[in-house]
Amino acid sequence: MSASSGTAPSGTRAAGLRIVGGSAVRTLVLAALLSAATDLSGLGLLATATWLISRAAQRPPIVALTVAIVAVRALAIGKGTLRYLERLAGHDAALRVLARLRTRVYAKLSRDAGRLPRGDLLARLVSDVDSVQDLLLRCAIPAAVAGVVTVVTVGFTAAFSGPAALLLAAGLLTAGLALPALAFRLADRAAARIAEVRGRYLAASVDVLAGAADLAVFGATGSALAGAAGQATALARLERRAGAVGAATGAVGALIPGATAIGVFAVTVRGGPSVMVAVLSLLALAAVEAVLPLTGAAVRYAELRGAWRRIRPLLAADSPAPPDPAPAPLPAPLAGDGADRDGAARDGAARGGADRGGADEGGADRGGADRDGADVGSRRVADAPVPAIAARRIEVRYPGVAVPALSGIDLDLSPGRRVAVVGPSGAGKSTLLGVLVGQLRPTAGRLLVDGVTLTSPRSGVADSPTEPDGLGWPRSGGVLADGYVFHASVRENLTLGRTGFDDPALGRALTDAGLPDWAGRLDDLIGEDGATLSGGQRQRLLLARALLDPPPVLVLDEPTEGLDPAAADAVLADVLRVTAGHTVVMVTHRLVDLRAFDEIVVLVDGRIAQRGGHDALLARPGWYSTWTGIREVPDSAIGSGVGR
Ligand SMILES: Nc1ncnc2c1ncn2[C@@H]1O[C@H](COP(=O)(O)OP(=O)(O)OP(=O)(O)O)[C@@H](O)[C@H]1O
Repeated sequence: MSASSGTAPSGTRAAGLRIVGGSAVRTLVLAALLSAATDLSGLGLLATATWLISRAAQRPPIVALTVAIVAVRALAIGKGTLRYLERLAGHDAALRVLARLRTRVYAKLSRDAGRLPRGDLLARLVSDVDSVQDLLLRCAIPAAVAGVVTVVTVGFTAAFSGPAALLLAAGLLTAGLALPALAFRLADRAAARIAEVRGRYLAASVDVLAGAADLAVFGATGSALAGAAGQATALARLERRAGAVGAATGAVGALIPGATAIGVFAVTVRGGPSVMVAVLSLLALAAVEAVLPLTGAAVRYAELRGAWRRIRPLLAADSPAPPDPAPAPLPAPLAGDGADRDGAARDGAARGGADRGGADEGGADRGGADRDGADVGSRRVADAPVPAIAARRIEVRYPGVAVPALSGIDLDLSPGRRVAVVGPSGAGKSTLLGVLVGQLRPTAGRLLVDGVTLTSPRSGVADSPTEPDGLGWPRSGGVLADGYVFHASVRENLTLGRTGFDDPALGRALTDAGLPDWAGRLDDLIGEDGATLSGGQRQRLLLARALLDPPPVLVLDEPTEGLDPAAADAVLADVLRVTAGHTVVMVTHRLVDLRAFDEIVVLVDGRIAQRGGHDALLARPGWYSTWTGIREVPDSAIGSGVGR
């Protein structure tokens, strides 16, 4: 097939042969020979049977037909047997290649996994590698067979009639070369688009699934789903168009065998009726039909080229990392901490500094931005009245767990109140936040908003089974434990589809979260689930997302986790300043200086063990006074129940 042979660079071919391996190459060649022998048996059978019938009509002595009769039988049996052997050899070779290829691709991808979105990894490992099987069985073998069929049938026909051979050659070239080339051209552009859109669709789908909780909390589920659905629709449209191209070229191809056979009949019948007129005409029909699958193969090859291109860099042992499928280049790990910042600034400069210049102009501006941020924060509070929240006897039981994760929880969150929730690991802190943002439905108790029982974030809290319902209560939100970072730009990670934020607003949120350097890098791409970020940068980004438009009730689940103590204190101070006027509920393991909070709730084993202000709790013996001042509560504190 012209398309396939003409496009693979020699380096690729060499790499391809290396990965295929010697024994698989031999089996592949055997499969191609068997396939050619099968097709030639079929053609021989047709020619011999045609000759036999035509000759028998002339009533010759039976002995004149004996050889043909035996040949028909042998060819009929041989064709079936050869086809069976060809299938065995072809699939054996393809599966051997797949096994080697998948191992190699897996090894390479595991090294680069952090740089690629999971959907894309999946596409490379599964469908891209699978498509190499098609490349061998549906493209390479039919192309080789078509070459053999062309040479043998044209040579045979030429022995009886030169014009008929020319006509047959024309038919074979049209069906086996011109039409596949046309089909390839038509399909190629669509295939490139399909590969691109499919990659985006898979990445979007994985993001929607993995980031479901964060999307729900920020009310962005609808827009994220709509984005993924849009990609699915675009993909379906492109695939339909590609299917139509395949069908149209296939339909045109179906006319060529008949036209060739009629042409051969017309030129051979001039010399008078003879047995060979029928033989050559039917042979032409069958020979052209034998090369027709090349049109489908060309379309398939166009589809597979994208997959092949993506796998190609993984074939050579010393190949560089696979190219990034995303439109923008992956950034080097983004800066935000200490020494890394210089590198990041240089990186930003290399990318064109207009934006960055503005962001880098100095601390004075940033100070202004901070003040603006605080103003914006207070303005928002004035615009959106902060509700009073009350939790009454809240109980949460996880399905299949006998002991409740929370029980008898009473909490009053009057507007603007700041509550810190502390306690040993597994005490139920995240569960409580889940209830407050409407991620979890309590199994008992009531949640009241401005005195009205919030029957459910959606429809009913009390007495309904505890399960994540995926819908955030629209007036609360924040940083969840294990918040998800999307394989998207910094900007998209901040807005999550929310509109109406200009670059200065995004920059302010980043600055408030301790990432002032990122203000000029809003369009830099972040690896899936923050793969390119340090733990601290990831946490600050999640914080910036929450601070961009803080909801009236802001919940923060260990927002400074992963930051060094000094940075954690600075960020926490910024958070409290920016969210002045908002109700804040924060889970923290850092029991240092929680004086800024109106109330500290100590949870132990799902119950409130202690509550009160920092100084009051410190004065009393109990869990808080035992562990406060220790920057991270150690695991030994789990379930210690001190102070219960
Ligand atoms: N989806 C779940 N299914 C079953 N049990 C769960 C589930 N999530 C949490 N739990 C259990 O509920 C209890 C409270 O968990 P939770 O995550 O709220 O604790 P935590 O105080 O936030 O812990 P940590 O400080 O380690 O984050 C734990 O015993 C935990 O094992």
